[in-house]
Amino acid sequence: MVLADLGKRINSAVNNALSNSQDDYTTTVDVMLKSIVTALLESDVNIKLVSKLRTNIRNKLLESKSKSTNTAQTKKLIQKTVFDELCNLVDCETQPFQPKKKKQNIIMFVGLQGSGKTTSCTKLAVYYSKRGFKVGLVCADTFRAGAFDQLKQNAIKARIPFYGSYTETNPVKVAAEGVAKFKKEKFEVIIVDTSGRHHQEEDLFQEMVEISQVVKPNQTIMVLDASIGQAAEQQSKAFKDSADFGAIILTKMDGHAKGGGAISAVAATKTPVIFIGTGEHVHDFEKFSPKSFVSKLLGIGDIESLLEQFQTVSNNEDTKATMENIQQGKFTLLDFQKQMQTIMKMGPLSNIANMIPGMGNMMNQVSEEETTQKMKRMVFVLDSMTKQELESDGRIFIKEPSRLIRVARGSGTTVFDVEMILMQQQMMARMAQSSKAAQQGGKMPGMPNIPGMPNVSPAMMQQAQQKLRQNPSLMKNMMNMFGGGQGGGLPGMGGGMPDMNEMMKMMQDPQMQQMAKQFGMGM
Ligand SMILES: Nc1nc2c(ncn2[C@@H]2O[C@H](COP(=O)(O)OP(=O)(O)OP(=O)(O)O)[C@@H](O)[C@H]2O)c(=O)[nH]1
Repeated sequence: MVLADLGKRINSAVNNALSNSQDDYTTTVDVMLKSIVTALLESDVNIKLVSKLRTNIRNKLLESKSKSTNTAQTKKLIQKTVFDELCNLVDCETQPFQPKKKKQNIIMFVGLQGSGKTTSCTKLAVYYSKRGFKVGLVCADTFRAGAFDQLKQNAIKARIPFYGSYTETNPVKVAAEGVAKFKKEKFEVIIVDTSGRHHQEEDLFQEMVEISQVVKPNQTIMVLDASIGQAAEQQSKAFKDSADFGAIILTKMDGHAKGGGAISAVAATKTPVIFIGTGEHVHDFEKFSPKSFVSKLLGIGDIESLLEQFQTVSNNEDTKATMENIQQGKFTLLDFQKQMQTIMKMGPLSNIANMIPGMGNMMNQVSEEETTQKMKRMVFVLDSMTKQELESDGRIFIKEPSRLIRVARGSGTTVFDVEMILMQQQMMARMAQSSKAAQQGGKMPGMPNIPGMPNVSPAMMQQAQQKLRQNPSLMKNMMNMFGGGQGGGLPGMGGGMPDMNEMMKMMQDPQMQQMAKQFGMGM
C-alpha cells in the first residue's frame, strides 16, 4: 500500500525512542523527530506541514513530560502524541455531506483524466446501493471516446441503473437529461461522472462549472490519484477554485508510489477525504477516517475499517448481530464463522490483513494464494463445529478437549489448526472488549483513548515481529497460526492430531510465551 514504507519508518523512529534509555528525554525526542521529519519529507509531504507537525509533537512532549511519573507513562505519551499529530495531518475537521434516504442526493465527480473517476463513481454507487439507497449513474463525459461504454460496463456488472448517450456531444445536456430522468424515477443518489483532461485546461473547468450549474450537486467530489506526488497540491487547488469540491476520493492507494503529496492536498484545500481506492475491483474501496488511516499506516490494525468493509459485502443481519455482540464486548465463534465467510468475499486478503493488528507485516512474507488456502481451512474448521460450540466464547473446548479432535477430524485439518482459530477468536474478543471499554470512556490497557486499539501496543507488536524474523522456525509456526505460512500446517498424525513435540516446543519458547501474553492469552 502507498505509504507503507513511511509507516514503517515512523514506527521504527518511535520504537527506537521507546527503547532508548541512554540519552536524556529532550535528546531522545529530537532524534525521534529528526527521523519522522525525514521520512515525511521523503514521502513528499509539504515542508510547512512537516515543520508544524514537528513543533506540535515537540511542544506537547516536552510540556507533558513533567506530568508522567514513570517510563511506561512516558512511552504511552510518546506513542499517543505521535499518533494524534499524524491524525491531525490528515484530518481537516470538516464534516462531509451525507446522503439522506428518501431525498434526492446529487453527487458530481471531477478530476483529471485517468485519476480513477469512472471507477470511483461505480464504487461509490455500489457502496450506497449496498446501504439501501436507490442509486443511478450518469455519464457526462462526452469528450473521451469509450467513456460511456466504460461506465456502462461497470454499471451493468454492478447492477446499477445508468444514463448516457452515444450521439449527444454536449456534456451539459447529457448531465441535465440524466439527472432529470433519475429524479423523475425517484432515485435517491444520482452520481454524475464528468470528463477529465490531461491538464487543468480552461475548457475543462468551464465545462465543470456549466454542468454544476444545471445539475446543482449536493456534493462535488474531486478524485485524486494518490501517486502523483507534489503535483497533487497544485492540482487540487486549481480544481477547488473552479469546482469548489467538498470532498476528496484518493485513488490508487494500493500502488507503491509516495502518498505525501495527497496528504498535503488535503491540508491545502481543507477538504475531507471521504474514501480511498485500494485497487481496481469495485469492493477495493474504503471509507476514510483519519484514525483508521493512521492506525493502518503504523501497522497497528484497524477494527473500525474492518467492520465497515464487512458491512459492504456481508449479509446485513449477520453483520448486525456481530456488531451488537461487539458493542457488548463479545465476539463468539459464530461471529468468527460469519465474518470468515464474508472475508472470503472481500477481495485481496492483503487489504484485509492490513486492518488486523500484526497481520499486515506477516502477510508480506507469504503469498496471497497460500494464505487463501489457509483461510479456506479455517472456514472448514468453523463449519465443522456444532451450533453450541459456535455460539460459545470458545472456553467449551478447554473444558472438553475431545471436541478439538472431533472438529479437526470433521474438517480434515489438525487439532493445531483448531487451536489456532480459537486463539484468533480470543484476539478478536479482546479487541471487542477494548472497543467497549473505549466507548464507555474507560482507559484501555494498551494505548489510551484510541478506539479499536487492541491490548497490544505498536512497540510490542514490532518487537514481537522482530523476534519472529530473527527466528525463522518461530516465524513459520506463527505463519501457520495466522493462516499463512509455507508448509501447509504442522505435520499431522493420522490426519487429525498435530505434532505434539513441535507444538510443546513452540509453547515453551519464552518468545512465544511473551507474544501470547501480549495478545492477552495464557499459554
Ligand atoms: N490500482 C488501482 N487502480 C485504479 C484505482 N482506481 C482506478 N484505477 C484504475 O485507473 C485507471 C483509470 O481509471 P478510470 O476510472 O478510467 O479513470 P477516469 O478518471 O474516469 O478517466 P477518464 O474517464 O479518462 O477521465 C483504470 O485502469 C482503473 O482500473 C485504484 O484505486 N487502484
